Amino acid sequence: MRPGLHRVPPAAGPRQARAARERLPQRLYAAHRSPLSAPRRALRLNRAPTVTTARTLALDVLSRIEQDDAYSHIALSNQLATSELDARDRALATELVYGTLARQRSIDTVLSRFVSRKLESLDRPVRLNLRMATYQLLYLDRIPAHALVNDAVKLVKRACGQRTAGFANAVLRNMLRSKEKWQPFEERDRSAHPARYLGLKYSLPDWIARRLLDRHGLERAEALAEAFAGRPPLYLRRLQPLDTLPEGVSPLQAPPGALKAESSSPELRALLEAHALTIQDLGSQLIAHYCGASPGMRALDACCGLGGKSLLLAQQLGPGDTLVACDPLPTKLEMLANTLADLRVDPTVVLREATLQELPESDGDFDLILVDAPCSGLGVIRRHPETRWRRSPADVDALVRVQSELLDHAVNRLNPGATLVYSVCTFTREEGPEQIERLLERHPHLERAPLPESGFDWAPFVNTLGELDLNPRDHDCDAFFAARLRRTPT
Ligand SMILES: C[S@@+](CC[C@H](N)C(=O)[O-])C[C@H]1O[C@@H](n2cnc3c(N)ncnc32)[C@H](O)[C@@H]1O
Repeated sequence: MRPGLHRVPPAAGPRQARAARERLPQRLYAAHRSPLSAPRRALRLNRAPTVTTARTLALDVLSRIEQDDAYSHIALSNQLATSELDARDRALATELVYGTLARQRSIDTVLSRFVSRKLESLDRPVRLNLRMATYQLLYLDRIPAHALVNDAVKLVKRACGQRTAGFANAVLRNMLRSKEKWQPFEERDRSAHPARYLGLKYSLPDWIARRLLDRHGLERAEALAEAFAGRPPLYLRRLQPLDTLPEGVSPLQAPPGALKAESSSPELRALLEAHALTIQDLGSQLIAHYCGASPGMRALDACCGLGGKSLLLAQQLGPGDTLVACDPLPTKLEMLANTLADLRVDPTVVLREATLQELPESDGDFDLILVDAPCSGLGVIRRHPETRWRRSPADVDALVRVQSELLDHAVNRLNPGATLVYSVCTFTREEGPEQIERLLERHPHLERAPLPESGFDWAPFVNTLGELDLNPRDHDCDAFFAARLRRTPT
C-alpha cells in the first residue's frame, strides 16, 4: 500500500451496517454494483452456438440481461473479453446490444403487428432473435435485409428447431413485404397524446416521457428524447502526464484533462489498464471540477463508488490534506484503491467502507463534501439503456427519501463556511432542483455558493441559479444535475 492511502475497515458491526444499507431498496442499491461483482454464468440459450459471431454474442448478452437482470455494460464487456471477434464484429455486437435494448418499445410495437401471439409468450431465443432482426431492419441501413433475415432464421433453427425457424421466417418475410407498418408511432399523437408519441417514437416508458414533457414542454422534450436515443461519445480523463495521445484521442477545450476518443483501440486499452487514462463522462468530470477542491481543504466524497470524482479531488488537494472516500460497497473501494496505488497524489486518502450514516465521528468535519447520491440514473440511459425498463415512479420516490437523508447527514458534517456539492445523474425535478429547494428550507444556515475558480468558463454548463444542468443535447454528455451550497461562516 502506498504511503498516504489508508484503507479503513467497516465502521459498524455487520448487523448495524446491514440496517443502514437496507434503507436503500436492494434492487436500486445493486444498480451501482461494480463490474467485479458481475455474475459469470454459462450460456443460457437452448443450444450453445458452435461459432461466436457478432450476432450470437449479442443474443447471449441480451439473454443474460433479460434472464439474470444483468447490466448491459457488464454483460457485454464480460463477453467481449473472452471472445476473439475482430474490431468490426465487436462494434457490430455492441451496436446490436445497445440498439435493441434502447429501441425495445418501438421494436416490440412494430413486431407485434406481425405476430399473432403475445411477444412475451414466445420462447426467449425466438423473441430476442426477432427483436434484434427488427432492430436491424428498422434502424440500420448498412446490413442487407435478406442477409440479416436469413441469419436470424438460422439462429432460431439452431436454438429451437426447424418448426420454430419456419415461424420466424414467416414473421420476418411478412415484415419485409409490409414496410408501411414499420413506423411505431402515430404522427397525430404528437399533439393529442404527446407522452405516448414520445414513448413510441423514442422508446421510453410513458412515465419517463411525461417527466420530460412536464419539465420541458413538447419541443424541448422531443429534442431531449431524440438525444437520449443516440449513442454516447467515449470520454476519458488524463490521470498521468502523457507525451503523446493515442490515435483518434483528442483534448476537449474544457475541463482540463478531458479527452474524447473516436473509438477504442489496443493502445488506448493499455493506457487505461496502466491508469494513465480513465474512462469518465464529460458530465462526471465537470461535477468533480464543480466541487472546487483546493489545497488546505479536508474533503469527503460521501458516495465515492469507483471513485471517478474522488481521483480528481485527490489530485486537487495538497500535501498534508485529507480526503475521506466513503462507500458501503467493498468491491468498488478495492478498484479505487488499485487505481490510487498507481497514482501520485499528495493528500492522505482514507477509504472508508461505510454508509455516510455510519461514518465515525472521529473522521471529523469537512471543508468540502460531495454527495454524489444514488439516483434513478435516467441521465445515463444512453450507456445503460435497460435502466428505462427497470425503473418506476415509486423508485424515484424511494430515492428522493434516501437522497434527502444523505444530505441531512452531510450537512451535519460541514465546518462553518464549508461547501456542499450535491449531484445526481438524472433529470427528474424531484431528485434535482426540488431536492435542493427542500434542503435549503430545512437548513436555514445553508446558502447557494458561488461558482469555483476552475480556469474555464462555467457559463455553457450552468443555469441562472449556478446549478449544473447537463444533458446530451446541449452538452453531448450524460444528463447530470448538481448544486453547490455553502454553510454560512457563523
Ligand atoms: C452515483 S453512485 C456514485 C458514483 C461515484 N461518485 C463516481 O463518481 O464514480 C452512488 C454511490 O452511492 C453509494 N451509496 C449508496 N448508499 C449510500 C450511503 N448510505 N452512504 C454512502 N454511499 C452510499 C452506492 O454504493 C454508489 O456507489
